[in-house]
Amino acid sequence: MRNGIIRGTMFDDITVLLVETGMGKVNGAHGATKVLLTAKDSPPDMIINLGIGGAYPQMGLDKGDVAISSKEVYGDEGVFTSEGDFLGVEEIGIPLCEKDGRPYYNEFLMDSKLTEKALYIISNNAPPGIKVKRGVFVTVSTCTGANARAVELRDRYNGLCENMEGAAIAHICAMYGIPMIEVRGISNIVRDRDKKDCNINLAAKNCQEVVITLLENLKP
Ligand SMILES: O=C(O)c1cccc(C(=O)CC[C@H]2O[C@@H](n3cnc4c(=O)[nH]cnc43)[C@H](O)[C@@H]2O)c1
Repeated sequence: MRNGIIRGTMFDDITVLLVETGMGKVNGAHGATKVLLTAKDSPPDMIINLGIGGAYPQMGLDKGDVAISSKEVYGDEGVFTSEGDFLGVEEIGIPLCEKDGRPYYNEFLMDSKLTEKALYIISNNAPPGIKVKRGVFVTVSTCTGANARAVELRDRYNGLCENMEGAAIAHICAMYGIPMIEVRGISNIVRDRDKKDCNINLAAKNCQEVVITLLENLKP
């Protein structure tokens, strides 16, 4: 390991830079930036963000299932008013970043062709019994530990699951024009907090397994 990055070759001919980012948006963005700095002479074909996440209730995912992002949303970047309304940064009128004249606010779309391919590969190779769904990922600073807030975020964004890094990594990818895929194993259902009701090992294991299959099958 050099500079917190493992460089390796998989399936004979794919060069992989593996970064363990740590938790949260700053660590996520720092991890993506480290990849870009390490690979500065030859930008990566893509960044794959993998990890665990909490599935919003009644979205069809259980612990151990796998979610693929169609879009990343910063779920709590904005203003909370005295009337109890949340206003995203577009309503404030200040983009989070701009690329080629295009402003980005709370949302970062994934490359649809790449995620379509990822969905196809992962769905067709996932271990038996594991459901695979694509949908909107919500990035939060505070893990949601209350039913009412889970339903609020799910309904505001049509969210499939939440995490704490994805939008920040998508933000860096958008700024540098790097395609991104995000895959997460579901460790918990987002609801009233119950620490015992979380299976991090299963979620991480399943996510790792499907991402290895993805790498193997993404080869040109
Ligand atoms: O203490 C708790 O109740 C609790 C509940 C869920 C997750 C945590 C974590 O500290 C894990 C944060 C870590 O994992 C991702 N993650 C997993 N589940 C969720 C979630 O429900 N909401 C947000 N993030 C989640 C996240 O990306 C972090 O890397 C603690």
